[in-house]
Amino acid sequence: MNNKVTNTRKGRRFIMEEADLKKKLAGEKAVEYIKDGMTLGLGSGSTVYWTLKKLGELVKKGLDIKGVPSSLRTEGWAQSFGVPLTDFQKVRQLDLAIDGADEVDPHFNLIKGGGGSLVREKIVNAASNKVIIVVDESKIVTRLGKFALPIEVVPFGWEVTASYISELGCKPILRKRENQVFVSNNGNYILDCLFDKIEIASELHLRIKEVVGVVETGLFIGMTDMVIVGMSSGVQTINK
Ligand SMILES: O=C(CO)[C@H](O)[C@H](O)COP(=O)(O)O
Repeated sequence: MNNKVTNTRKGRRFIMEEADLKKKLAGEKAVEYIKDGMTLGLGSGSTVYWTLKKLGELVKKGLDIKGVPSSLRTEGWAQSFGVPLTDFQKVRQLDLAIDGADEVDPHFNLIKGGGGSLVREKIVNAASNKVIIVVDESKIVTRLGKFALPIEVVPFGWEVTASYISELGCKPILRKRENQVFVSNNGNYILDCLFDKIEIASELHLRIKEVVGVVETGLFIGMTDMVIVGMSSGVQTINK
């Protein structure tokens, strides 16, 4: 794979880095699993961006699908690419969700929430018959936990919530962007928690969920059916 290629976005030429190329490979590959008539879960992040873009091209050629977006950003991208949207007032069950991840372990357990959309992503993925995760190869790990685990908490008393979470073996950092506290699409805060070690992800998830003030954790356990990995050498599809 070339290290850098030029591409156009919004009419401007820009250099695409190798990491972006890998994301593009994985994101675009996922549309091969979309069939006419499907209701989709539309995940979040820069890898899913490529899925949405490709999906928009197929919709223009006549593919009949609808998608439930998992973030306001995804909603905006989908609209700009002409991907028809729906919501959980109209549908309860989704055929297929395509989403990104921050880490993927050998058991297909994930850390998600780097973009702060973990709650909506988890609701969307849980409502889907099948979940495909699209990542570049840097996201594949032997053990979860190098990436600080995002935990969404209600703003009221977040300091107390953080101190309970710290007792589980981490130092929670309140997420900020440009010196402002980051607020999720649900109006909540995110604590980024680097654990000394994540031994059993499912147990840690349950222990964190017991803490009052916690809305959801970025641990996605047993939800993924397929992982599509963009690599220097091409794209690899791994089935569970
Ligand atoms: O969980 C997410 C957002 O909450 C994203 O899916 C995750 O952060 C991966 O993003 P990217 O594809 O940009 O690396």
